[in-house]
Amino acid sequence: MSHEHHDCCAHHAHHHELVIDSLRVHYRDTLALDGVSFATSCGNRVALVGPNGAGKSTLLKAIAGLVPRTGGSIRWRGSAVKRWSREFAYLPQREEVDWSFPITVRGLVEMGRYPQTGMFRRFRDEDDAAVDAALAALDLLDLQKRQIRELSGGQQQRTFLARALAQEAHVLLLDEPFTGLDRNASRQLGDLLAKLSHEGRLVIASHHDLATAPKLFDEALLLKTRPLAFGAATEALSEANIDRAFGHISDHEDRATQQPAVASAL
Ligand SMILES: Nc1ncnc2c1ncn2[C@@H]1O[C@H](COP(=O)(O)OP(=O)(O)OP(=O)(O)O)[C@@H](O)[C@H]1O
Repeated sequence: MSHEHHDCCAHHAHHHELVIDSLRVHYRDTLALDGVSFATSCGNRVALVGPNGAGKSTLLKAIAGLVPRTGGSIRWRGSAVKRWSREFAYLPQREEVDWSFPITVRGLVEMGRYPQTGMFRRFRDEDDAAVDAALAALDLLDLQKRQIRELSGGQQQRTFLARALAQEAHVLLLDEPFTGLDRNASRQLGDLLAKLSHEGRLVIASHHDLATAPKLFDEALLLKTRPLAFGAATEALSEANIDRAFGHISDHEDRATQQPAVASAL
């Protein structure tokens, strides 16, 4: 199994590895996603952009196999994605995590090995080595004994990314990873996502800040229940497309003071 990790992407550069076709997701009577189709490959960073309730989190969870589809298909490297698999790591929004849960940084990163070891099997040397490598990659070795409630926001994000690395996930599904980070932590996370994608992982993240999206991501999917645009981030996030997603600003309001990114963050 582990050889796949090193194979990932390099030999498949000309194929789209993640192919989403006509995806539809309902929550009881709410249509959260409809007709979502796009395809992308490892080595890319894809931003999911759209107003509140557009379905960004739902799309991340659907790709991770955490919410059921009501239509369409998700294929990863030629096979249908039906339920959660080790190759996908989903990082929840920070407010969805119970940070008071008593677990150390190392303990959380070790959870990334459970799919391999089973919860009750002893860790082998290779599991410890994978955890050490993930902690080192995210500069968390000095913090490994710390409780997760004692971390800053940026350190919390890094701990979850380390868990994804320990899991040997190929696809990182991140729910608003930049929210709440200061400038330095944002820059550090931006560099890290660039590095992870250059190593051949596929990064897909919901992102609220329209100003930084083209710099932090290669591609963007503009979403409002249905896909409005998909492609290179600068093109998908053109002003005309943004207007379609976030709604036109009334003539009576001062355009210059209306920032869609700000409005959607409120
Ligand atoms: N567990 C749920 N049960 C019922 N409806 C839900 C559930 N989760 C999300 N929804 C609804 O599905 C739609 C899409 O929600 P989703 O959280 O995916 O949007 P989002 O783009 O991530 O929004 P935000 O920017 O506010 O985080 C919304 O109408 C939301 O109210």
